[in-house]
Amino acid sequence: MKTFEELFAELAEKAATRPEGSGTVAELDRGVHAIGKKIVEEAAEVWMAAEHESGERTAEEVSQLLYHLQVLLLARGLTLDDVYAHL
Ligand SMILES: N=c1c2ncn([C@@H]3O[C@H](COP(=O)(O)OP(=O)(O)OP(=O)(O)O)[C@@H](O)[C@H]3O)c2ncn1[C@@H]1O[C@H](COP(=O)(O)O)[C@@H](O)[C@H]1O
Repeated sequence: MKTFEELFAELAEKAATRPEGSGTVAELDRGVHAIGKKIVEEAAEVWMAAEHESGERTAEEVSQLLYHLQVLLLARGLTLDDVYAHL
């Protein structure tokens, strides 16, 4: 288990060090357009899970959406504080 902030720190480290086999590095290399499409896909999966599946499945899909949102922030050179400034 990890927190939202811990995941972002982990992904930022992956982006900086580019370890072999990292899905995050591969996704960053695909670029903002591809990451954006993934976010839309994951958002739809969140919606479908919330409407038709269990709470656990919904939470799992939300976690995946949050992951891809964090990857998009990194692709744009943004930090969590940039987002928190608007909350
Ligand atoms: N939390 C996640 C996470 N959530 C979702 N995903 C990826 O996002 C995709 C979503 O899964 P789906 O089953 O919906 O997608 P899919 O259509 O079956 O898969 P694709 O064909 O799209 O790859 C998968 O490719 C997952 O690998 C994640 N990939 C990585 N993490 C965490 O990110 C950290 C760094 O990971 P690496 O960069 O791979 O080392 C680790 O702590 C991981 O646990």
